[in-house]
Amino acid sequence: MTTPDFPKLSGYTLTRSIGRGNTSLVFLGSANNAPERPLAIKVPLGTTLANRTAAERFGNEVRLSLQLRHPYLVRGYAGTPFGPGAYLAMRYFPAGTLAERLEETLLPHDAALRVLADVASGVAYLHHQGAVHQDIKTQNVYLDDERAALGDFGNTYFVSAGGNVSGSPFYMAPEIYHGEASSAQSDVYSLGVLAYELLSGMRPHVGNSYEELMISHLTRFPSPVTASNRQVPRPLSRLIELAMAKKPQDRPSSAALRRALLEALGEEDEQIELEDLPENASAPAARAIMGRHQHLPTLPTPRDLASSAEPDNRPGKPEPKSWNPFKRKK
Ligand SMILES: Nc1ncnc2c1ncn2[C@@H]1O[C@H](COP(=O)(O)OP(=O)(O)OP(=O)(O)O)[C@@H](O)[C@H]1O
Repeated sequence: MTTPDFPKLSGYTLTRSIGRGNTSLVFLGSANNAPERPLAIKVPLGTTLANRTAAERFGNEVRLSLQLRHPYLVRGYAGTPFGPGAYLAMRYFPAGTLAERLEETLLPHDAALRVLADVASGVAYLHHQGAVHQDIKTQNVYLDDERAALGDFGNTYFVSAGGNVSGSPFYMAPEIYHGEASSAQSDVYSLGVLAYELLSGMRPHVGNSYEELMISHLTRFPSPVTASNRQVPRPLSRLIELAMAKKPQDRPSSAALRRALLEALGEEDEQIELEDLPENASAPAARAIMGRHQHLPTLPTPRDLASSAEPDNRPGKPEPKSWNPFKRKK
């Protein structure tokens, strides 16, 4: 039974509150016709719906969460982007966010590399689709069994369609502070900051105000990650340094960062060919090599949740034999 204080959402039961952001409330719940599958259900605040920009951002998150298919991007299962019944039902991450985890303890070295490789993998997939995330930070990385997925696509846009520039001051690239357009390379900068933070245990740029942070990002060069963590291989340390280059054109690609992180983990770079690209993706090529995804033609309903024969493709779970939407590149 739905608790009286909780929002009424037809087709779902909300069991408890698991989070509150600036624009939404998040509940643990399930679809009534698939009660065994826990879901994180995000419902916008009234103030979000009343504000056009905030409402559009929520709608953007719903649409992209349902559209993007990658094991290291938070997956949306069903939702309504706009209006009083707006919501997003998505994969539930019992371990919460990376930010919450870091409040308790630092990640051991290999766990940090694993989380970074997963996030870089999700970002490289986004970039290959022609999208820019714009808000890579510990608060938007979700954890499950030491694997990670990047979420919160409210500010994500496809380069072909354009979008408003945004970001979070600790992770924001110099060009954004300058008021210039964001790009995949500004995501790479944020990824570099995240990598530095996880591997060294320190933020590369700190400050007590927006201005102090801006000055640091624009003028200071943090010491290499290897200075505080000798376990980090030099080539990776150098790449992280380059990812935080002041000029976007001096930064490596997200795919190069992903490769270096996998190499540091002693793992082979899995070259996977994608056969179906999401409908609205402005992908530059018909084939990608970034990860697994599945085509999703329309917004699913709670009914679809119950009837869907979709496999559990959570990271670390073995793939069912009957489902193999990708081929390995020879
Ligand atoms: N899929 C999920 N699984 C588990 N917990 C989640 C999930 N999504 C969100 N949460 C929890 O809910 C909190 C609020 O979510 P989130 O930060 O996305 O809210 P928001 O209002 O959309 O964000 P913002 O403050 O950027 O507007 C998160 O910090 C996290 O603790």
